[in-house]
Amino acid sequence: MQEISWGIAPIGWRNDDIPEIGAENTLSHLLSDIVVAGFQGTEVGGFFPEPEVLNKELKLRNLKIAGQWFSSFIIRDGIDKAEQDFHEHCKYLQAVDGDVAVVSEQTYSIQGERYDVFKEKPRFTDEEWGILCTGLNRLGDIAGLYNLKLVYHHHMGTGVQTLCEIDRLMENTEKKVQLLYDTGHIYVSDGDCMSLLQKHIDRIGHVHFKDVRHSVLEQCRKVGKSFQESFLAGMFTVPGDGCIDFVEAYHTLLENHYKGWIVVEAEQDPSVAHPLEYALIARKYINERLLLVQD
Ligand SMILES: O=C1C[C@@H](O)[C@H](O)[C@@H](O)C1=O
Ligand SMILES: [Co+2]
Repeated sequence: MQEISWGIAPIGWRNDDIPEIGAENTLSHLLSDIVVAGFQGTEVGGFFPEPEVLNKELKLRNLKIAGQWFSSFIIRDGIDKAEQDFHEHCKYLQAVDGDVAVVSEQTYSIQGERYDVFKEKPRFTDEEWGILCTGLNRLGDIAGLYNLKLVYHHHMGTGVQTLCEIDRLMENTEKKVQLLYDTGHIYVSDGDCMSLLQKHIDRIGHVHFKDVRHSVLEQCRKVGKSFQESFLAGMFTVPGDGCIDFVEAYHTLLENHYKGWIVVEAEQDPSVAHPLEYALIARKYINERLLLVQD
């Protein structure tokens, strides 16, 4: 793998958490838009087909799969059940030649619920933290069997959201549990995305570049919107269109010899934010501000 591969997630076209939005966007449409926008790959969306069909569509466009989201319920269902489900997940990822298994613990998550995501996030007990970290170490071993990296996705509205919670997760898991650094989630949670990057740079195995519209964030916080209401209101956008300084984050990754994917990921309502238009905005920003490519 080259040092850094650039991808864009299907979430701007279709959203697994709200399947009705963007339902008209087919796999061919999405993949062809990704080629037009000049990205090298994507992540697996919930509507993606079986490996043989997907592999053919990817090959025709010279695209690659970076990884796929896995909702773990280690605390709710126990480690053995999570292991069984994770094996299936890894088999699929291996069959589509993916690199990372993106894990997010969804026990008590409110990311799909109508609660105020700014005030009502869950918190794990000490006992639950112990179960979660033990379970993640076990899933890390399983990922290794399939030649995959397990990367943990900190997420708004979950028990692993703030920098303090991420610190605890990193301290109590082994190196086989790496971290997915999502700029948008940590910015919305803590108002800063550099502290996490600097603190855990050695454990970062995957990156989501998600930008935030600060004024929309503040409005959503003020009225106590849920996670879904917030992104439908336009809280997230592509890099270069919001308030995050990706130059600083990108240089920190380079200075620390980060190798792997950087995936642009901006959930918006595709009927409001044209997915290809926003993919092109992201690519232009990456070329001009991060890669310093001249037209
Ligand atoms: O990586 C992600 C996957 C989505 O399912 C999630 O809700 C989104 O916010 C995200 O960052
Ligand atoms: Co993400």
